[in-house]
Amino acid sequence: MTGTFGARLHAAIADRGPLCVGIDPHVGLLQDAGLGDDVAGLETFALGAVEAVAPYTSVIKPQSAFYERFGSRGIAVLERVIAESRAAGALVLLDVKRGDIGSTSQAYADAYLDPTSPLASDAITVSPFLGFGSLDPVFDAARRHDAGAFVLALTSNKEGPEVQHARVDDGGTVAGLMLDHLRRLNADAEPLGSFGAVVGATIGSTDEDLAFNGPLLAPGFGAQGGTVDDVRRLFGSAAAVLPSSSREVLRLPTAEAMRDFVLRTNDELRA
Ligand SMILES: O=C(O)c1cc(=O)[nH]c(=O)n1[C@@H]1O[C@H](COP(=O)(O)O)[C@@H](O)[C@H]1O
Repeated sequence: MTGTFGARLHAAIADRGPLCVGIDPHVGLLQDAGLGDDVAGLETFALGAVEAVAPYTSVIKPQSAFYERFGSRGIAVLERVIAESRAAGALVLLDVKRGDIGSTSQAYADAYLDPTSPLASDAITVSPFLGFGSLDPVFDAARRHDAGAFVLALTSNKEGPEVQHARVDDGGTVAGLMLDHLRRLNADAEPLGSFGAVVGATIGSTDEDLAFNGPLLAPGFGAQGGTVDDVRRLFGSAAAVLPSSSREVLRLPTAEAMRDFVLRTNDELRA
């Protein structure tokens, strides 16, 4: 696939459907699968899940922490998860939620978005708590390498509103300010911008304007309670929505069950 991340994502959703599958090898999932809480268990579980779902899924989202906890050998597994997901035709959104002063954001951009890096991915998740502009090196690298970034805006966890609903100078919210910045970044992109927002499928309702020309990642779909109806109700006006589910898929007992879940859920989301 060629073109900007937004264009590739647009094509992938049209081809395979919008469901994003998280490859998050929780210790409990390894245990339930009869595997050890060690690198061998991690590798068997994570690569098995990739093999089961990546050929049918538009976006695969490995959460880095589940690999980092095994040190360099866990990161080596993450490298294979990224490579094998892409080889199966999926886009990889590496969930690392990074954010720092600009000069360090540049190093994160080099680590995850430069195609010569061993962890190079199609897109990453970023946290704007140091100010939206501190992420400019990530956005610049994304433009240079046809990659993307998803900025946390209205997260799926119950603690998020303390920060995200706080009021800023113009009377809007922090989340609204992040969405405005993203609207500006994606303004002239066709058919879809490469800079997304994270808006949980669990937030119930929102007064924020979710209509912008970039993708929305909607985690919390499944295990955290978000449903197909929530996605329809919350995101009716959005350009492209990626409901994202990790545990609900990964706890299924067989590769066939995981694959069928992905195909069925994509049908429901498209209906
Ligand atoms: O950026 C994310 O992916 C994310 C943002 C958010 O607001 N909430 C959220 O749950 N996530 C991630 O989405 C995944 C949710 O996993 P499940 O609850 O098992 O589907 C985890 O990898 C979380 O770290």
